[in-house]
This record gives sequence, structure tokens and C-alpha cells, in this order.
Amino acid sequence: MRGQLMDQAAVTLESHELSKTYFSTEPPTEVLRGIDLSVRAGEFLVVMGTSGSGKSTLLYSISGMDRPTSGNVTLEGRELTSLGDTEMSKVRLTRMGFVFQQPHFLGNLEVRDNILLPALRAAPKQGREAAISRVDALMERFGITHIRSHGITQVSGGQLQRASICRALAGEPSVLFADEPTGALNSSMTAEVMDAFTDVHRDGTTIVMVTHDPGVAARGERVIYLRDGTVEAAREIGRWEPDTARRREDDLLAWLRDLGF
Ligand SMILES: Nc1ncnc2c1ncn2[C@@H]1O[C@H](COP(=O)(O)OP(=O)(O)OP(=O)(O)O)[C@@H](O)[C@H]1O
Repeated sequence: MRGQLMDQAAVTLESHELSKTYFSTEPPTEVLRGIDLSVRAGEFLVVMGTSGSGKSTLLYSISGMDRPTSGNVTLEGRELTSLGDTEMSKVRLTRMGFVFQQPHFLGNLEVRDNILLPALRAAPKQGREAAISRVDALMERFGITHIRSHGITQVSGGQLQRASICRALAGEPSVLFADEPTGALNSSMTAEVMDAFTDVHRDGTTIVMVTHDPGVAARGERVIYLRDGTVEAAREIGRWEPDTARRREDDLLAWLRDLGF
């Protein structure tokens, strides 16, 4: 009983009967069909699945970027689906971080100012100096201090994605959402970006990441597999360590092959 209560308390993000239908198409496109999901605090959850199975839609629906058609989402005990747009934006800004396949940075600002901007908006009362020192510490940690004054066209894709991670973490979110964060990167940049994710996870940040790359997915702790808008299967794979990486990836690949991936 005690164990059950503790497990319950450890859930940070939940969806219940989450459904999403796009009515802009004829016939309407039913993308998510009643998804129940629980993400534990500090967990690294990976979402995989067939193409068009609803992975990105799920990520957008549980992070408040998109409104589900029915069902609900709760973050840290607060029901997101009942919030108005302004409140939802505030929750996204202060409790969530986002990393996308293509980083969206402002071309007229240098790298550090791009990272700083949302941090200042998320915690204006803490002041500019506090935000700058937080951002500088993050940039140092992820090895991009030397590009802080660069324009965003003067850096590599891997550096830019690490800058995205800094930007996503600058507001000290409780959950980091990532949609194909390595989709546009070569293999060495992918490894450097995933090392950054592993680092973030070790710090205790909850991560929910969509990927189609099994090597990237092997960095997670649990993988769910979507098909036609439902969770077809799930697999706990434990914590990533460099010396077990190969075995975890092989194990995950075998599981995915069984699912027809
Ligand atoms: N705004 C929209 N209007 C109508 N249909 C949409 C919209 N966005 C997504 N869809 C459809 O919803 C389905 C799921 O899309 P989604 O992007 O969530 O899938 P996915 O699993 O992330 O796919 P992929 O792996 O190909 O990126 C697809 O059939 C897609 O065409």
C-alpha cells in the first residue's frame, strides 16, 4: 500500500483518455484514441511508433501546445486541459522546456541573447543578472560558451541544438519535451546532443522525447510504441550507461522488430 502511494506521488505528468481528432480534413482524422499515460518525476520517456501514428500530436497535446478533443492532462497535480490560453502559456513558459528538430532562434540576436530571452520572461522578478548567470552556467556546462556572441548562422547544427537545450532549461522547467531533437543532425552531432540529454536526465529533469532513431531512444528509461493513435506496447529499459549502450540498443531493436518497426 505504502509503495503504491509513493508511486502515485511520483507521477508528474498524466493523461487520461486523451483523444485528438482533426476536423479540418474530410473525413476527420482521428489521431489519438484515448491515451492513458503516466510519466514519473525524473523519468526519461521515449515515444516511438509508426509514421503518422500520432507521436508529435501526443507530445503537443500533453504539453499544452495543442488542445485535445477530449480527455485530460495533469501536470504536477494541475489539470492543464481546463486552463485558459493565458494561463496555459504561463505554465508552458515556467514549467516546461521544448526542443524541436529545427531550433527556432531569432536571427537578429546572438546565441546567448536567444537563450536569455525566455529565461527573463519566465522569471522576471529574479532579475537580469540572475538569468544571465544561469544561462552562462548552462552554456558552460554544455560546452558552448565560446559561441555565445555568435550569430545563429555562424554555428553548427549540434551547437545550435545544445543552445536549444540551454534555452529550454533556462526557465528551470519540470519537464523537457523534445520532438525529434536529432532528426536533422549527423551521427557525431547526435551523440553530442544526446550526451546533453543524458546529463539533463541525471540532474533529475523529467524528459519526454519523440524519436524514430533506436540509438537515440536507447538513451531513455522507458519506451512506448504508438500505432494508430494508441499505445501498442511499452518497455522499461533502465538507465543509460556508456558501457551498456550497445546491448541496450540491440535489445531495443529486437523489441522494435517484433513490433514491425
Ligand atoms: N493540423 C493537422 N490537420 C490535419 N491532420 C493532421 C494535422 N496534424 C497532423 N495530422 C495528421 O495526424 C496524423 C498524426 O500526425 P503526427 O505528426 O502526430 O504523427 P507522427 O507519428 O509524429 O508522424 P511522423 O513519424 O511521420 O512524424 C497524421 O496522419 C497527420 O497527417
